[in-house]
Amino acid sequence: MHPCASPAALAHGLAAWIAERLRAAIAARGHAVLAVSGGKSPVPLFEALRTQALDWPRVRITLVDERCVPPGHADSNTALVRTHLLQGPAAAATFVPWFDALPAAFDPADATLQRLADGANARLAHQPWPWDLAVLGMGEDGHTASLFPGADGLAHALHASGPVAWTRPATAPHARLTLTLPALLATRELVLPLIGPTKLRVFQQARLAQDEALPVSHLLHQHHTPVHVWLA
Ligand SMILES: O=C1O[C@H](COP(=O)(O)O)[C@@H](O)[C@H](O)[C@H]1O
Repeated sequence: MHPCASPAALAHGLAAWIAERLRAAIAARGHAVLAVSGGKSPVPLFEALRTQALDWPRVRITLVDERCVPPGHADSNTALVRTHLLQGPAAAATFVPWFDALPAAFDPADATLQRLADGANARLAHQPWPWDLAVLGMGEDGHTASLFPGADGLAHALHASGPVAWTRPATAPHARLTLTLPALLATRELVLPLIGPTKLRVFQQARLAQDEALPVSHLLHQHHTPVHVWLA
C-alpha cells in the first residue's frame, strides 16, 4: 500500500515508481512491457510518466482494456494513450493498440466482438511475455480492466486462456475488450491507483472477500501476483 497526500502526489510518485520498474526490466531483459488502463484517472499519471528519463525505444506499451469505438473516438483508450502518454520522449515507445479500426457497420453482437478479440489476441501473441507491469483502474462499481459486474462475457473473461476477451457491460457505455483475469495475473506486477473516498470504500469492501459483484476482488484475493495499491 502506498498512501499519498494528494492526487498530484500520487501521479508523480507513481510515475517515478513505474519508471524505476521499467528501467529494472530493461536492465534485466533488454526491454519492458507496460499495459495501461483508460478512463479519466490515468491522465495526470500519463502526463507525469511521459517525462521520465527512460530508454523509451525499449519500452512497449499496450492496453489493459479497450472500448469498442473507433480509435479516434473520445472514449477510446487508444486515443487517450496517444494524446496523454505517447508524447515528448515517450513518443519513442512502441505502442500496440488492440485494433486499428472497427469493422464497417459495427454491431456489438457476440460473434463480432469475438472476431475483434481474436484480432487483439493475434497481435498480442507477438509481444514478449510475461509483461512487466499492468496499471489498472477501478470504477466505483468495483470493475477493473473491463471486468464489469454482471456484464455479458464476464464469466468467460474470468477464466479464458487467451489474453483478451470481450465483455458487454450493462452499466457502462460501449462493448469492451479486456485483459482476462488469467492474463492480468500472468503480469509480473499489478498496480492499482485509487483516488477519492468512494473508490477507497469500494476497495475496502472488495478486500473483505472475493465477490462476483466486485470483480476487482479477484485481484485482491490471490497469492500469485503482487498488487501495489496507490491511494490518495
Ligand atoms: O471504463 C473504464 O473505467 C475504469 C475506471 O475509469 P475512471 O474514469 O474511473 O478512472 C478504467 O480503469 C478502465 O480502463 C476503463 O475502460
